[in-house]
Amino acid sequence: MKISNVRARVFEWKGHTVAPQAHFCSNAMDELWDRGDSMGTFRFHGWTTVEVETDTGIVGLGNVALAPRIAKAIIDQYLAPLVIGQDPFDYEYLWQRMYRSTHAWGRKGIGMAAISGVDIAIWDVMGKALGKPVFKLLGGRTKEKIPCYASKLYRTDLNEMQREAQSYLDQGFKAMKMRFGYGPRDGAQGVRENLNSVAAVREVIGEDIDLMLECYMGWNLEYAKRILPKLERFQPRWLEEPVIADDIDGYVELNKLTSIPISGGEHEFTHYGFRQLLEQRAVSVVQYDTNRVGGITAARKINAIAESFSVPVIPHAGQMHNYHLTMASLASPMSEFFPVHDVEIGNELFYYLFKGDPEPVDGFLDLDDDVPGLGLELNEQYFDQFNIIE
Ligand SMILES: O=C(O)[C@H](O)[C@H](O)[C@@H](O)CO
Ligand SMILES: [Mg+2]
Repeated sequence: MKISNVRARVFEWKGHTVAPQAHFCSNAMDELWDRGDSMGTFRFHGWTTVEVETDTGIVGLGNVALAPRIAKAIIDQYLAPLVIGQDPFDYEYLWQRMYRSTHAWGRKGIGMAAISGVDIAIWDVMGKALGKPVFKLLGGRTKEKIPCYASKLYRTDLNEMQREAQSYLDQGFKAMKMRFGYGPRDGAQGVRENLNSVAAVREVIGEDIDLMLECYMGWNLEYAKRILPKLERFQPRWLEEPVIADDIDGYVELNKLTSIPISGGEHEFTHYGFRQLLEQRAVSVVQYDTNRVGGITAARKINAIAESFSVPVIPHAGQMHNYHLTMASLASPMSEFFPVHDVEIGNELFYYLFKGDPEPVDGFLDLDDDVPGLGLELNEQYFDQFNIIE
């Protein structure tokens, strides 16, 4: 079997989107004076699909959610020529070929995200060729079902957040993640707003539901050191991305500061990046996204490293390319799940682009032992809601 073609397409959403709101989600842009729609650059309203075709008629499906048009250009110009004509089962060699040939500019960021999309498609090819789900190629079923947490609760009116939290309880979720809306530029009043929002959600869900707190790189070390002790009383399961991804020393200091585990990794790349985070005890939860970090080939190596450090892996986003790794690793106790399909931040686009993603039941997801590959197809039903770039 040889790879005969690689087809990268960009899907840009032109359907309804939820209008941005101020203080919706703290983020890395908040430190800058031009407040505006600070989350604007962190909306995923476009996606790149990657179809790896073989000379035996198999088509593997991968995806990239960052900088879609750039990802497509990288795949078309640099990565496709490296894998066409090759045996997809030589996936380690092909990963190294893509990684090393683009090493000058592609070892992190959009270069590695593009490699991830091709790699995910190659694993889909292998599963389909063998008639096995990808997780059976990675270690098999380590869980009867995958526990998942509802991940939304962006900062809105506190009553609205309480209604939303209650709706996740009603759906059977045993864990949920909320977002902060304030950071260093909002002073003591912003600290109070942040504390009030956590208190409001805790009031609804009680003490027996896991609550995770998302900062999305929107704070800095000084602010985080001030507010973390005030958050301990809410006993969050973790506090996520308090500082920018390059402030690894900041992560290390915060991860030791209080009883609150610090999580991160959705903006880190390759097993080399995670070795650094783990050796420095920078994070207590690893949260790579397989469509960014280096695909399944890199993610499985990170799972092994994390397991040796006894640090759990709970990938960013959920979605099928992550679920297979979570199912196949004892180091991965649960998945993230985006419970709402209205296109807001854009994480939800996955549901319009692909079909096959499992729906949670009572806070659990399951994968099918008998569906080969990733179990995803393109959802042509919504193609008219996208501007498609071939
Ligand atoms: O952890 C997450 O789900 C990500 O940080 C979100 O995708 C991001 O949009 C901020 O909520
Ligand atoms: Mg996050």
